[in-house]
Amino acid sequence: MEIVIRFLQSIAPVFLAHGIVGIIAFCVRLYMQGGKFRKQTDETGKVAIVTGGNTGLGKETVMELARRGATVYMACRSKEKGERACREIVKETGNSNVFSRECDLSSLDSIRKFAENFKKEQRELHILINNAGVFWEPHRLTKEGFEMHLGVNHIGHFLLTNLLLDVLERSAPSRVVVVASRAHERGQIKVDDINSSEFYDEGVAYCQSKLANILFTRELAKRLEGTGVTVNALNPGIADTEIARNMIFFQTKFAQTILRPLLWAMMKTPKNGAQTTLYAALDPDLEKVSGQYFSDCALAPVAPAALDDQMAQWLWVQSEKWAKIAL
Ligand SMILES: NC(=O)C1=CN([C@@H]2O[C@H](COP(=O)(O)OP(=O)(O)OC[C@H]3O[C@@H](n4cnc5c(N)ncnc54)[C@H](OP(=O)(O)O)[C@@H]3O)[C@@H](O)[C@H]2O)C=CC1
Ligand SMILES: CC1=C(/C=C/C(C)=C/C=C/C(C)=C/C=O)C(C)(C)CCC1
Repeated sequence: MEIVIRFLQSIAPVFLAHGIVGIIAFCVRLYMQGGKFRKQTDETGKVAIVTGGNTGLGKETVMELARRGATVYMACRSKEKGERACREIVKETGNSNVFSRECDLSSLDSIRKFAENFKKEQRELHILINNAGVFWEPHRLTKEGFEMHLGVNHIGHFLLTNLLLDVLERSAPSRVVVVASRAHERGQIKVDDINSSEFYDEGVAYCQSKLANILFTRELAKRLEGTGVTVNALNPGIADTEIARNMIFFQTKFAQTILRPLLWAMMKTPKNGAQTTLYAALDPDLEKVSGQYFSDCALAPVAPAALDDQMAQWLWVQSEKWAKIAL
């Protein structure tokens, strides 16, 4: 008996230390989960599109829209991945009005085809969520030769949104939601080397594309004044999704077995990462709010570069040319 007591006494401090670390990690994680969109809304009769809806933040967004009764189109680059996620969402929510359609944002033709087919299927669109995104891509070009971050995160969504504006206006009040990032704060629009062909850095290219997301949001909001269509951008916070898949370091054993558990407490779950998107898309108090930026389900300031109206206009005019939008 004495031996048992001595043994327990010797391991007690280890357990205590682990317990304390565990409790601290748990509290940090709870704190890091950020703002939640708690309002109950009924979205029956509403039609939504979510780009990149097959995984990560997009999938959680589709799941919640479906739970609330909306008809949701997932615009996915992979037919197989899209259909698999769609079946899972239909099964989990019991909402059979969730559809997956092919849309590769790195191909202008694919985007045009998606928009054309969508318009054949639906007359209305109340919520467009520009969520899909690439991060830390090696230097690769889209089908039309744009640097991948700029091409997918900005130009692809620019074309998609413009092609759907007539339906959005017809369905007003309606909303466009742009999933941007705090990374925009480090962004710069390289007017003389927009495709980073002279100098390439994965992080710089991503930050440029996220700044473009916010400039696009603010310019579009101006252009849509009085139409009943609003457009807002947001920062989802750091969430544990597939976003870092291209980082070679992320795939190492060290990152997965040591860093990942260590940083676990600092990251949002995908479900919590989707809360600000849902807030921007659904909160009834935001019906007339446009051209803004949210973080943790609240208004947030943008970096000075994102307030440059001249740059926003320049980017818009160039994007029309890049996306081959007939004026
Ligand atoms: N997670 C985070 O910490 C943060 C995320 N964000 C932003 O949130 C958004 C969602 O990212 P997250 O869910 O984390 O990342 P994931 O990598 O988990 O999901 C990204 C989605 O975008 C899709 N996608 C990528 N390229 C294309 C393309 N060419 N055409 C169509 N769809 C495409 C992916 O499709 P597929 O599965 O086929 O590759 C996937 O569905 C992004 O815009 C990202 O920049 C911003 C800040 C932080
Ligand atoms: C690299 C890496 C991780 C993930 C990092 C992520 C998810 C970064 C996303 C950043 C984004 C997208 C910022 C701005 O938009 C883990 C999982 C902690 C494990 C250790 C290595």
